Amino acid sequence: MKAIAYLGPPGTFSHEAAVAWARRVDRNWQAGADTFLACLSLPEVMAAVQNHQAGAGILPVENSIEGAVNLTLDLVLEEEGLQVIGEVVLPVCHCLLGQAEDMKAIREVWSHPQALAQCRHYLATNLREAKLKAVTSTAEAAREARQRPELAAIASAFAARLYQLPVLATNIQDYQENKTRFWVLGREAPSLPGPYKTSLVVTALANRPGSLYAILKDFAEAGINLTRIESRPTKKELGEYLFFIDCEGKATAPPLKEVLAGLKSRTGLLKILGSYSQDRGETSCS
Ligand SMILES: O=C(O)C(=O)C[C@]1(C(=O)O)C=C[C@@H](O)C=C1
Repeated sequence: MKAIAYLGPPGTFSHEAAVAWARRVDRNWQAGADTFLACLSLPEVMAAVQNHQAGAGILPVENSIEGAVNLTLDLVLEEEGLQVIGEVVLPVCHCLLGQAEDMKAIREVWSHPQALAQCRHYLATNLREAKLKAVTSTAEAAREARQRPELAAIASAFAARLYQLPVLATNIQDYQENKTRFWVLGREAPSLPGPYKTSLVVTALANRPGSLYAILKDFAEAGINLTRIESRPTKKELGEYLFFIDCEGKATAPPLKEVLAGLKSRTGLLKILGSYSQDRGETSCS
């Protein structure tokens, strides 16, 4: 298997998603020295796949508490050669990791901005005095907490084991069933069992009444279930939007195939990001 690129260092939730993806593609998968490629940022994850350093890249796309990961949407929109070839839905069970003797000794809490946001209520209630610092990933925060006892990290139990850090509290996310959905970017989707999903981006032809409705109506009339719709600004003009749509079905198979063919004349932009096997995300934090 070619390397899977993810937001590093080792021990991030993205790393866990990469492991889950490797297992899904190959049931007998065993980790090798070069199975994974830890990257410093999401653009670097994309670049690693673009320049063939990695065969697939893991990008967080949405979280059940915080919603869309805009950077991923923007990166995937601009991408020409790669497709969304899979998805991984991961339970995100946050822990407070650190070497402090008690909570009062914690001066700073470091984590990825998404993780800090997912634990906002816990932090306001239990660590009101601590300074919060956003860093590039949860595992980066854990690595730092290993060096500095006055600092705690919000990261996973996996990171606690990897960096040999005491777990001061578990499941500190504000909503227990916290999940993040990741897209897997690559060149060709592996043959995995259905049901399938398709991700696409559309713009309406004109900013007038009913133009978005005209697009959505085709899906409804063909009995196609939309699993998500998200708007992003076009960045060209205030009030102009792109719509990221996820729906059930494969772009190359009816009824979605016909709907997409019909949409060509009714949309400004129509970009198919990929069709891939659905992950039902059945595991949870509890
Ligand atoms: O920092 C990590 O552990 C990541 O993998 C990044 C990330 C994210 O970007 O949303 C992934 C899952 C969680 O939602 C928190 C952080």
